[in-house]
Amino acid sequence: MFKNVVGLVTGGASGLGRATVERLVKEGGRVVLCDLQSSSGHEVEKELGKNVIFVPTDVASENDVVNALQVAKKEFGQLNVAVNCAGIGIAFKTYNFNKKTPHVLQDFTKVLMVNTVGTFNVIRLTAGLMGENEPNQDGERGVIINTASVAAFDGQMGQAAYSASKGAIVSMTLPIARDLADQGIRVCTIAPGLFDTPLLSSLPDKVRHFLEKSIPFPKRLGKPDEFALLVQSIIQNPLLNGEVIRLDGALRMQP
Ligand SMILES: NC(=O)C1=CN([C@@H]2O[C@H](COP(=O)(O)OP(=O)(O)OC[C@H]3O[C@@H](n4cnc5c(N)ncnc54)[C@H](O)[C@@H]3O)[C@@H](O)[C@H]2O)C=CC1
Ligand SMILES: C[C@]12CCC(=O)C=C1CC[C@@H]1[C@@H]2[C@@H](O)C[C@@]2(C)[C@H]1CC[C@]2(O)C(=O)C=O
Repeated sequence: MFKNVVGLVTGGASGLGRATVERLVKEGGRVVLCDLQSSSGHEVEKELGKNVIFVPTDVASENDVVNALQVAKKEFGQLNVAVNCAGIGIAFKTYNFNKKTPHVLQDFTKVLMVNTVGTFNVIRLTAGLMGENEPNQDGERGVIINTASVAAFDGQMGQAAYSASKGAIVSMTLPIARDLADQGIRVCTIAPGLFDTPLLSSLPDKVRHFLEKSIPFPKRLGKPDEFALLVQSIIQNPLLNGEVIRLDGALRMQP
């Protein structure tokens, strides 16, 4: 299915990103896996074989992303798909009235730096390399897929930074799709609900059951491969562009 597809997946060493790398490779694609040096990138690379190259990358660094793109070009000859999964979260209220302390400003900017600036950094640099591709019969040169969150729409208490960072990804999807349309590069964003990744699997069973019960249907955490399956569908469907798709079993987060 993805025999001639070369993908770049950020946050590819864990959770939703890792599932995406696995699916692209299973379908015949080759992948540059971008994640932090401290991640499990080397282990994943070893496990998945020669069609995956791990390139230690901080998504917020111009040099790191340029380097990852050079590896894609040198080793695989091109880049057709970029999937932005790298992300971090924190939980602090805007003002802690017990401790009489405001949200630390650097914590807020750090989350925006990784989630929003990092995503945009990858998009802007990737677009240049994709623009070099020969267009297919539909005039398409590439597909870029971002990861927001349902917290972009119904952010909970303590999620000002996280929701702002993901809301920005939602908001920039359409203008970037418009910016890149003339080159035949599509841009979509997935807004996941609650997925069974290391973040949630470390929660006590009681909390996980509570979270599962809050989802209308199916009443369970999403499987990372269900995220990867939507990535695959977006790549395959040439009409999907400029769209944000919630993947959440109809979940609406409570305050
Ligand atoms: N798991 C869930 O329920 C949901 C996750 N999301 C979003 O999906 C994305 C993936 O989440 P998970 O797989 O659950 O998380 P995860 O923590 O399992 O994976 C995130 C990966 O991003 C990497 N990363 C962090 N900062 C980075 C940086 N500066 N540069 C490069 N890589 C960096 C981490 O090393 C890690 O491998 C995140 O953007 C998250 O906000 C959104 C909604 C729900
Ligand atoms: C904060 C939550 C929900 C309450 C709880 O007991 C434990 C949690 C830790 C993981 C959080 C939970 C929820 O806010 C949704 C997110 C933020 C989750 C981590 C990823 C998450 O599913 C997401 O990004 C949703 O948009």
